[in-house]
Amino acid sequence: MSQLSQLVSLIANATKLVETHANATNTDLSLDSLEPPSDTFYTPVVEEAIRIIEGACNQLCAIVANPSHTVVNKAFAHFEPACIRVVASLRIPDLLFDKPQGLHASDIVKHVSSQQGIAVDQGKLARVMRLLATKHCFREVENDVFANNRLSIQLLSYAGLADSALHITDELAKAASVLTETLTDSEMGLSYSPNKTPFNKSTGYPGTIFEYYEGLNTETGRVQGLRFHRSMPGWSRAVGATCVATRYPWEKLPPGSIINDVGGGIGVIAMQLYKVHPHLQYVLQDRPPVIATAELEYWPSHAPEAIRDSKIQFKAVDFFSEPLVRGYVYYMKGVIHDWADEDALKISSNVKAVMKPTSRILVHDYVLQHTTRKNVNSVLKIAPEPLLPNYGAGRIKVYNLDLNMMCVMNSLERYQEDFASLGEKAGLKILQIYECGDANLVEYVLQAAVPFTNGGGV
Ligand SMILES: C[S@@+](CC[C@H](N)C(=O)[O-])C[C@H]1O[C@@H](n2cnc3c(N)ncnc32)[C@H](O)[C@@H]1O
Repeated sequence: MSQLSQLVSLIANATKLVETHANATNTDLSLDSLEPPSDTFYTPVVEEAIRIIEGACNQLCAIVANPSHTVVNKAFAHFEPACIRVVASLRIPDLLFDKPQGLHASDIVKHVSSQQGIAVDQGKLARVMRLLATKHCFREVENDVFANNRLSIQLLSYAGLADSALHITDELAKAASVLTETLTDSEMGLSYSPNKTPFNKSTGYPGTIFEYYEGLNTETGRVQGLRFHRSMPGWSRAVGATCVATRYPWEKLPPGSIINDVGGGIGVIAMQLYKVHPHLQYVLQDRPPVIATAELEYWPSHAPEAIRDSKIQFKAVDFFSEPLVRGYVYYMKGVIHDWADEDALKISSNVKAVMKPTSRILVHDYVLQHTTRKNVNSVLKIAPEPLLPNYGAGRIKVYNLDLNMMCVMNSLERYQEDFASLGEKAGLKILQIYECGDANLVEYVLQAAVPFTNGGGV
């Protein structure tokens, strides 16, 4: 079979699987559907099929299309995020929320003007929305009349993804736009310091992005920081992180075991875990201003009973230098990938310092896969041939995140061998790696630890 036919056959088989699952679960997969599938629709088998479809469709197009056409389209890719930022900033999906028949661009700009006091040109806005409609986000019902669809409703402000989209298309995109200048900068290019990054070059801010988000120096930083923390629930859903509540055997942990969500932000995942596994005790540790927001705003409004029943303890910490609250599981989502090796090792060693022989560290990050089939040393599934072994476009988010970490913190996503070597330096060994959507849970124990049992919780 030619490579083209092999790709078509992979697409056909994987699509059949998704279609059968959609029929069995009464799920509407049409582009016009305003009912997003429930999180439970995306089982590991369905996730794998979707990875194959996305990877194979992209590879097929790269093979058949005129290469100069494909490269020009790739070089123009910045317009999609620019347009997403326009519609999310102007809250257009919210304006279209109760208008399934759509709104003419002239009416959209009138609403923007009356509700937000911003004058926007109707013709320019229609062109922005048409680019997005052409990429299947919004539906153009008639010329210049736009309605929400399956993708654009993700950008509703209350759906939580609008904040993530703005965070990505604003400060992150601006940082990415000076990647070349930073890589070739004589001082910054060779540095792995968290404050010598494209983010620092684009903003002129001298500290790390986390210090910037505390807003002590700039009001913009404070506003963007609030948006970043607000974006976490939507972001966690988008990357399938919420499946952590079911993909790790939390139910086997002894009642009262302490789960310390280290660098847990306002506690989005800790809250999710608490709701599914109330037999456990939770601790949230982060920088002081973040813990204050969690303790005084987020938890009282979203899970007041957890505070009333003393199920959650809030404790500010600097995870580089201060002792952590002792726990059975130290859960770190999106923390280790924020830091280059030297700092990641300091955090891991600081956690290790309070671990007991029965404790675990769960690093919830993204395990990268190589694009070659040589010397593959990973427990992760390898994509079927002729796909790239890392699924190509099917797992592109992970490689986008790797570059994102480079741009904002001079840090990185890691391969399995990197996680192993980081653990070894800290006196830890990998016990298991779990899949959790696009992300992975790397479970570490002390090098001399006992196997996983039901006893010994803290
Ligand atoms: C990418 S966020 C992840 C938040 C959370 N785990 C989640 O996934 O929703 C990284 C977190 O590390 C926290 N952090 C950064 N430096 C820290 C430090 N020195 N001590 C404690 N927390 C820190 C940040 O405030 C931020 O909440």
